[in-house]
Amino acid sequence: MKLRGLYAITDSTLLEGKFLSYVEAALEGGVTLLQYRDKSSDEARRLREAEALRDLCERYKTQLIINDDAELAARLNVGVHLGQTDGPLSPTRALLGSKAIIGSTCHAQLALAEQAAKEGASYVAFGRFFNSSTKPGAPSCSLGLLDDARRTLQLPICAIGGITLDNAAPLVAHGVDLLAVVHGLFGAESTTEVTRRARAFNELFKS
Ligand SMILES: Cc1ncc(COP(=O)(O)OP(=O)(O)O)c(N)n1
Ligand SMILES: Cc1nc(C(=O)O)sc1CCOP(=O)(O)O
Ligand SMILES: [Mg+2]
Repeated sequence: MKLRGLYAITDSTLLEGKFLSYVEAALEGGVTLLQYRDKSSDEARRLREAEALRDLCERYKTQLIINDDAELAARLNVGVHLGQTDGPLSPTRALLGSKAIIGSTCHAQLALAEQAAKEGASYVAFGRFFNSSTKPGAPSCSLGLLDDARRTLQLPICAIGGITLDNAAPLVAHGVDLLAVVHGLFGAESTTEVTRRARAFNELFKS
C-alpha cells in the first residue's frame, strides 16, 4: 500500500462531543492514515474509542495508527506512531510484525530518520513546520530539511505541525508524502467542511 495523502490525527479535546461524526466526515473525504491520538490515561475509554475507530477504518478501507501505545496497537492489530521517548522501534516491529505500519517522530533531524529507517520504520515524520495550537512546544523544522530527506531516504516522508490548506502546497512540492493534520482538518465548523477539507488536502497530491 502506498503511503501518500492525508494523515488525519484525532484530538480528544477538539473532538469532544463530535468524535465519530467528524472522523467519519474526514474518512468520507479520503484519508490515507488515521491516527488515534489521546494523551489521557483513561485506558477503558481509549480502548473503546480505538475499537470504534478500527471498525470505522475497516468500513472506509483506511489504515488506523495508534499514537504512543504499541500494546494497544498489537491488541487491535493496527499500526503505531512512536516519538523519540515512546519506546524502541525494533522490538515494536517484532511485536507488530513485518506488515504493520510503524511511524517515527524525527523532529528536524535527518540522523534520527536514518536511524528509524534502519530499525524498521514504515515512514518518518518531520515537524513542526508551522505554529501549532495542538502542540505549541514542538521544535520547528524548515522546508530545506525536506530536500535533504528526499535525497537521502527511501521511506515515505510525513510532515506535521500547523498544516492547513493555505500552507500545505509547498510541503508537497518539497517531496512530502503524508500531510499529518489535526486542527487544519478537525477545527472545522461542520462535518461538511471537514469532508471538503479532506478532499482538498488530497487534491494537493494530484498536481
Ligand atoms: C505523524 C506524527 N508525527 C509526529 C507525532 C508526534 O509524536 P511525539 O513526538 O511522540 O508526540 P505526541 O504526539 O505523542 O505528543 C505524531 N503523533 N504523529
Ligand atoms: C502531535 C504533533 N507533533 C508535532 C511534531 O512536530 O512532532 S506537531 C503536532 C501537532 C499537530 O497538530 P496541528 O495539525 O493541529 O498543528
Ligand atoms: Mg508520542
